Parts: sequence; C-alpha cells; structure tokens
Amino acid sequence: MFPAHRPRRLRRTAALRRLVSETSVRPRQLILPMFVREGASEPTPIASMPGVVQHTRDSLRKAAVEAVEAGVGGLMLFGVPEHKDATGSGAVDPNGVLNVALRDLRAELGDATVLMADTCLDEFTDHGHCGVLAEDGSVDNDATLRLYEEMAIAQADAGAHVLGPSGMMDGQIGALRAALDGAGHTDTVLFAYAVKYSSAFYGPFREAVRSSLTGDRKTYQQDPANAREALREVQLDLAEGADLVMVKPALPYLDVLRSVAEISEVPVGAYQISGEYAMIEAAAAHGWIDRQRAITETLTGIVRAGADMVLTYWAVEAARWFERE
Ligand SMILES: NCc1[nH]cc(CCC(=O)O)c1CC(=O)O
Repeated sequence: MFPAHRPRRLRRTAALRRLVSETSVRPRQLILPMFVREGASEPTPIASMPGVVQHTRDSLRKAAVEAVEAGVGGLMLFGVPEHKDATGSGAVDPNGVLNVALRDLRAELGDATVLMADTCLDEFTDHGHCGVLAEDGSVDNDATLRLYEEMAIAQADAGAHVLGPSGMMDGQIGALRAALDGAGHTDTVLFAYAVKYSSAFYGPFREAVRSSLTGDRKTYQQDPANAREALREVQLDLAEGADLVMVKPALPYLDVLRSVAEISEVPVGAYQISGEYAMIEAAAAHGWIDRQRAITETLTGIVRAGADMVLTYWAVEAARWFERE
C-alpha cells in the first residue's frame, strides 16, 4: 500500500486540526501602537493606514480604555508634536504631547495595562532623524544619548511603565538604564528595539507622525541583508540591561526573529509595522485577499517564529477574534 505515511490523516476534521494545532495567539500578547497629535480637536485619519488615526488627547483616552477592555496586553504611544526643531525639544518637555498623553493615560488606567512610550527623537525633530545632527550632517550618537536620557526620565516621570528606545544609537540601553536608575526610576522597564532594520515598510509611519525625513536611516538601522549583526545587537542590549527585546519589522525578518528567540534570556517582541499593515489593508480593500484570515495568518506566523508579544495596529480588532486565556 502506497503511500505508507499519510499526514493528511490529522487534517481530516476540524476537531482533529484543533487538537494538533501548535500555536495560538492571545489578546494579552498584542500591543497596540497609538498616535497622539498635539493641538488637534478631531482625530485625524492617516490615509496610508486606513482605520488608524492621530488621536486627540480625548479620543486617545477613550480608545485606550476600549483597547484595555478588549484584552490587549499593552499600549505603545507615539507623539506628533505641533512644532518640531533640530533637537526635538518637545520630547524632553514635561508638557510635550507625548508626556502629557502618558500622564493622561496613567491617570485613567493606573496599572490596569502596560503603558509604553517610544523613546526616540524622530517624531520631534524637524529633519526627521532619530537623533541630533553633527556639523557634517551625520547623526551624532553620543550627543543623542544625552537627549534620550532626558527624554526617558521625562517619560518615566509621566507614568510610562515601559520605554521603547527605537533610535538604534549604540549604547542607548546602558545609557538609559543608568539615567533612569540615577533618577530613582529603577522599576521602569526597557523594551529594547534591539534589532531594527532600515525598511521600506516604515513608509506609512512617516505620514502618521508627519515626518519630514528626506534621506534614509541606513547609518544607524540595520541592512536587510544581514542576520549576524542582529544577534550582536541583542547580546549587547542584554549586557546593557534590556528587560525585553524586539525585532522590527516582523514579516520580512521571521528568520531573524527565530534566531533571536533562541538566544534571548528575556521575552521577545516583534513589531508588525505600518507598511505591513498597509499592504494587507490595501489588498483586502481590492478584494484580493481575505482580510481577517490574512491578519490572523501573519500574527500566527510571527508568534510561531518565536515572538512572545506582537506590536500591531490590529491589536484591538484581533483581540476580539482570539480566545482570552
Ligand atoms: N521612532 C522611530 C520609530 N518607531 C517606530 C517606527 C515605525 C513603526 C511603523 O512603521 O509602524 C519608527 C520609524 C522609523 O524608525 O523609521
């Protein structure tokens, strides 16, 4: 009798498939990235991210409560300031849009969710880079660290449980840990964007934060061709005190995510970024793919590859599709 081996046996009924299913995504694993725009009186839609908005202070509060009720594991906040300048001064200002929003949400939600903040300058600088520029126009690593330290303390003061340094400056985790500890914020968690590639898929995010970046981030973000340096970045961030590590983007880097999950001593997150969101939304809008199945398949793939947590703009909607515990 041929074939002797019949893997299809376990796929025959829905009950059999359910019994042997290896991966489930839970709402508590999903983190919702949110944008809050300074001075806005109405939520502003982001054209390249259908369904995602720049919130007002008020709409942010409501959406955050709704997300927590849906069971998401955390919220990651990005600020969109009204005025940008060369050093991103809105980032360190306690009255800057992001710090005000953190205070609002911490007051509203307390410890009922995990409140995270993007610790990076690109949303606040007029040139759109993640750090300050040296005279030759390059991004000055060590001068940027000093600003990140100030920004981190302002965010921790404002009530963030977790900081997400996403600027890919060398030494940023060590610098932030020391600065936070020095300011008495010994319990503030560092979620290191340890592995961050220079990706075309950040495109819609530029619109989301009204970025004016003209060049690229290739001198600080990683080359998509390279996997080895991802492991080095993770090892350095762990040595510097990272509590959590992230791989970003997600879908084009599942191999990297898997290798990171294998060596990491701390939980691993993956960021399904704006362009990953946009391409599925666009294809679904054309009727070319089944939207819910495509979203579920990508989230399952990211978790199967080794992510303990996933940042995704679909967090709230997807949380309603998945079983809670
Ligand atoms: N502050 C940097 C930052 N943090 C998250 C994103 C992108 C997120 C997304 O595209 O969804 C970026 C932009 C970048 O590095 O170019």
